[in-house]
Amino acid sequence: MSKVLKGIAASDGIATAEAYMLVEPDLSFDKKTIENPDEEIQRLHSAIDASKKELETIKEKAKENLGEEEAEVFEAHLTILSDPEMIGQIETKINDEKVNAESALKDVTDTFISMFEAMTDNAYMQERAGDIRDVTKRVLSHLLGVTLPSPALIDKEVIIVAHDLTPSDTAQLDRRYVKGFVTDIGGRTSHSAIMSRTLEIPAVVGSESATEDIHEGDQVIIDGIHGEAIVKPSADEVREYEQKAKDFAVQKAEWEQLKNEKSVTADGKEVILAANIGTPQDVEGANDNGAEAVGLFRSEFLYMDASELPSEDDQFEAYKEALEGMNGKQVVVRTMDIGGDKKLPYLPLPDEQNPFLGYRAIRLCLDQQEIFRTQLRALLRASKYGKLAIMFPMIATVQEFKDAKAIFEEEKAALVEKGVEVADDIQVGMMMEIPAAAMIADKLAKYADFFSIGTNDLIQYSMAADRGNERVSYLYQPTNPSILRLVKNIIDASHKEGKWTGMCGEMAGDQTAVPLLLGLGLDEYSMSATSILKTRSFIKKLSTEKMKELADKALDCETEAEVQALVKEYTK
Ligand SMILES: C=C(OP(=O)(O)O)C(=O)O
Ligand SMILES: [Mg+2]
Repeated sequence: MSKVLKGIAASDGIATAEAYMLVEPDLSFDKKTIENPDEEIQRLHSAIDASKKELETIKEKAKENLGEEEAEVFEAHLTILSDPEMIGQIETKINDEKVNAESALKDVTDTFISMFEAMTDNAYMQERAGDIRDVTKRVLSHLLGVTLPSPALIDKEVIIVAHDLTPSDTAQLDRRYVKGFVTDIGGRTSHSAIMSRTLEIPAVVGSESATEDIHEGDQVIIDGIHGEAIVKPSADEVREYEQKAKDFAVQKAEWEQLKNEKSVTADGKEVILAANIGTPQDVEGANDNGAEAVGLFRSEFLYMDASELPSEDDQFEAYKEALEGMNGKQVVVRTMDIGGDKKLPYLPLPDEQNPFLGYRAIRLCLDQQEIFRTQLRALLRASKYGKLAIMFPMIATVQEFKDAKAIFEEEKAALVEKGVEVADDIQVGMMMEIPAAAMIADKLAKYADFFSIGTNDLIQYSMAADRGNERVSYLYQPTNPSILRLVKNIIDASHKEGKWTGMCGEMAGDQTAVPLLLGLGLDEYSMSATSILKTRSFIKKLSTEKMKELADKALDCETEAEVQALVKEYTK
């Protein structure tokens, strides 16, 4: 009998393959007194040798599939396993204290980890602490006779099953083999879900029990359109989903026809459909999917993909590549939005109880200005290669915007003074993702050239409901009248000042929200590239006048359900 797991549809498409469990096995053990230390040391060395062999293979595979840089981390792990100092200490502990290898290994490595982690001003050492933790797990797995998952070794088509996927896990997945994924936790706007759309991998997140209900090697169908994972499907189900996959391919081919067309409503109103990207390589997907602009370049991915703060030159190259790749179409680069769930191993941040409400994004940039200034210089230098716009994330107050803009102007003036060519039409705008800012949009519109509404955060902060927590996902209501009112306030305020408003949160590509956004007068819709053509096809059928009527009524509704019913009625 098959089992159907329901979750959140995170990335369109249907895929069938065997399950690959990206789940950490149980590595717990008991501390034991042993009789024969030599035997125990022998066990330790066998486990270390097996770990080394495994790491060699993983390193080679990672090099082949993911590139030199991704493989470096495994080299670092091998170096740790050859460290005579650490191994010597483990042996001494076994000999002196007559404890089992597991316990000696863990005690010694824990000491090293605490020592390195205490060096809070040394990012390199902090990163080594993470490496030692990983290596310890590997050796322990061999001592305990269990298998650790190694995603870099995947060399056949699989569906990844995980409790959660961090952005860096997702970045390590090889698209040739990873056909889909399903996770226990996460929401449509968690970063793993966003990455799955960029990579065009069908995905279901927040299924709650995938790691319990699915076992290694089970056949799994991922229906990323409806948010379902079918475990051990029957022959009939396999056939049914093969047909659905075919239908989806036909539908996609139809949308493809619109690739080079403008985005125009049935009554002739033009809007911009743009793509969200994370790296310059994503520009190809944006163009392939008919993007008219890049509405959000999440520049922090450049930082997350590196092992140290990316230099001004490295960033310059990345921005230049994106600008050139878009051939004169606008590219809105958001200055780095580190913090919250986006961490950098080499930039230690304080431990906070509420990182999403903490030291992040523009707050960090205004505090650690050298990081911010470096990025701004790189952007300014790249500006002559295309049509650049810049926006600041997480602006809450007028003062923050003024401060950030002043730093931008200082860096611009300094470069011009030095004779560096800089475009003089760079628009400087801001993300609208904090309710406080949305409420004073009229004030901010006097300073910002444009707004881009970050609904992923705006909704979580307005509803006080974590965007990645499936337990409160019922509160995550993009089309709740409260959110629509904030959106209206922002759009109206910008238009009063002759400015424009875009939206780069996932709501911009949500088919139940688009009719409302059209009615509210949103100018630019920035979404995962794979949603663009579908949205263009949809917009062609809608009339702005009618959508205005819809929006007016929706603003006066009591509940999201009422709004949704109205949308259905108006888009029939
Ligand atoms: C686009 C947004 O930014 P991110 O998802 O990167 O937080 C948002 O908050 O809506
Ligand atoms: Mg955000």
